[in-house]
Amino acid sequence: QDDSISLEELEQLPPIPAEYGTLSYLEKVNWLNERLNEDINVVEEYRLQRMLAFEYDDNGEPTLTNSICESHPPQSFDFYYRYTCLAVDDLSYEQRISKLFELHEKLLEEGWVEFAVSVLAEIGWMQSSSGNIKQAFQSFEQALSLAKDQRVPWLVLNGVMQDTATLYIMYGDANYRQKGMQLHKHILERTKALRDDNQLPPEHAQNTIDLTYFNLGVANALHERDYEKALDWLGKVNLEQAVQAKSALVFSALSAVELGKAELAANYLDQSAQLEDQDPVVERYLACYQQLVNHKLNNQDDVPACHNLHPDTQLEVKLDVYKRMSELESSDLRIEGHENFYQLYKSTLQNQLKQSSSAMASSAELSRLQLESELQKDLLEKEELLKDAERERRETQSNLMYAIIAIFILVVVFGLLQIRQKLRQAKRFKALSQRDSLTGLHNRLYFEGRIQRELDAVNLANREEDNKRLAVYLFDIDYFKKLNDSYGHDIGDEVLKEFARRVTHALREQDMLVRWGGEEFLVVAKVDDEDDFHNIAQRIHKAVTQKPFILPNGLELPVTCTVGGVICPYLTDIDQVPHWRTLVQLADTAMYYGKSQGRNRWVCINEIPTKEVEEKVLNEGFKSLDKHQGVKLKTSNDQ
Ligand SMILES: Nc1nc2c(ncn2[C@@H]2O[C@H](COP(=O)(O)OP(=O)(O)OP(=O)(O)O)[C@@H](O)[C@H]2O)c(=O)[nH]1
Repeated sequence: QDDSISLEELEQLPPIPAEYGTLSYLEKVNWLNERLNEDINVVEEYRLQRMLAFEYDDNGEPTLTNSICESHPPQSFDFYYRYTCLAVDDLSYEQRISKLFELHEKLLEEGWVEFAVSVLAEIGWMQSSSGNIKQAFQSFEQALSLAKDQRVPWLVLNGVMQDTATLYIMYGDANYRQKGMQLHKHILERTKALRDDNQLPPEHAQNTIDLTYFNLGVANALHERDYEKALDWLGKVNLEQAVQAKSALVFSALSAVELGKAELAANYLDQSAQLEDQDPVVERYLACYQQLVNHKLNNQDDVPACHNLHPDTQLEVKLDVYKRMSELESSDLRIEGHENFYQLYKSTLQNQLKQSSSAMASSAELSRLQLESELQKDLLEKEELLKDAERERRETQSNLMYAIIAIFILVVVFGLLQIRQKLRQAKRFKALSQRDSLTGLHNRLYFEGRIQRELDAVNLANREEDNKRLAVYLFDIDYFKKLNDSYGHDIGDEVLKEFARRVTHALREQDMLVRWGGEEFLVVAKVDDEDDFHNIAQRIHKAVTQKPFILPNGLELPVTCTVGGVICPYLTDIDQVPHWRTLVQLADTAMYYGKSQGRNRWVCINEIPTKEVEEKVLNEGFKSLDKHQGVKLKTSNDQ
């Protein structure tokens, strides 16, 4: 301020014509501009410009107001103009507060108490809106005591009391909330009394009364959560006239739904939908509350309007909305509520805690808020943990499924391996079961599994006139019992082993040698002719008898054996191949015949003339046969 113009100079100017007061806004602006275009001095210019600024300001034109404030800055004594210019100036929060304080001091100095109180209340409101609760309490309490001491007019005191009460309720602890509500009730009584005394215009009184009912309703709905009382107070708001009509209906719906009165809540909600609030910030948070009510009433999934409240939304509303969201069932909304609450606490409220906490009301509330916020943080963490746990559970489930699949595959694979193993084992057992453990030769089981195939091959060969024949030999060690008895069973075993080795070497690879049982052995061999047949018998016999057995203990034993053989086919009248049992039996008969003839020899049946003779041989052997009745035998002794 250059203070180039004095108050006196201004006061000496001719008065503004009375009809100016009757003009409309545009007419006033025109009138002022016309005067400004005339040839006028700087004092008059200043007076007209500040009047124009007031008009612009009254009609919500902050940019136009500000441009006048800049071209014609207020003189220091010009408090209203200073106040108006401060309001539209593009200042930081701190700058504005400090300028308002400066103005407040100046007003007090000059004895403008009413105005000083209003400016202090304005400071308090700004401080509270930006979260500087402790300072806001200071400003309001100072304003309140100043207003009471100085007996400022009711209108000013009323404004300060309303704001102070609201602040107590918004940020105070239980005691302060009660104090705030008492203040509201006091305002109510005083306003009614002044109205009844005709000291207040009825319309103004009604506005104040509606505002107070509303404030009491909100105090109970949002802060005390006493929804019965909230419904009572909100129900008194004049819905026809009050500017808070829509808010009152929405908060009534909220209170009703919280009380479980669904029908009443739906009714309030319907009514509120018919109205619109002038303030876009309020309109937006009311939409959020409507959705919160709907969420409870109709299980409406989301509350979209609550996700992005207007940035200028009052702190108390933001806090309340976030708290309500954090109490919803949907975990996403709950987490969002917790997060927003925590962020709000971090960004605005936490600073307050760092300031000194004297006996100010805010300290009690702030510690409550801090506690609440810490609780919320805990909750938030718990929710996160829950979500993590849920995620983990889902992962574990799928892992479990994979594990089950893996185990299933393993079981199947293991099962298959087991089966393979068993098959292999079975094969091994089979192989083992077809071997004689003492000599390592195949046993009778092996023979029985193979012989039919051999016979079939001979059968086929005969049909194709290939002249392939099969010889079967049965032979055993002579006087083996004696050997056992003389040298012991172990020596007997060694003899058997050596016997098996020798016979094996005497035979061809394709011949089948089996231990038939005890000290009896059997050979099946394919032969070309009778000579071949006899040769094999000879080779077996010779392998055993040609030199004595030398046993591991150095014992030398002469061992002999008797071999009986039969060639197949042996019947001259039919080509049919007999059963293997018949062949073995015939070989046995031949061997028995060899034994009876003195042992240590081989006897081969080359031919049997008829079936009958075969029958006889099988039943009675060769002894009873008169010259063998046509049976052709060949023995080693014949050579
Ligand atoms: N050491 C031993 N002896 C066996 C085995 N199997 C059978 N023997 C014996 O072999 C002997 C066979 O005796 P016999 O059937 O009378 O025949 P042998 O004394 O050889 O008389 P011939 O055959 O008529 O010359 C019996 O004493 C059996 O105990 C075996 O695996 N080991």
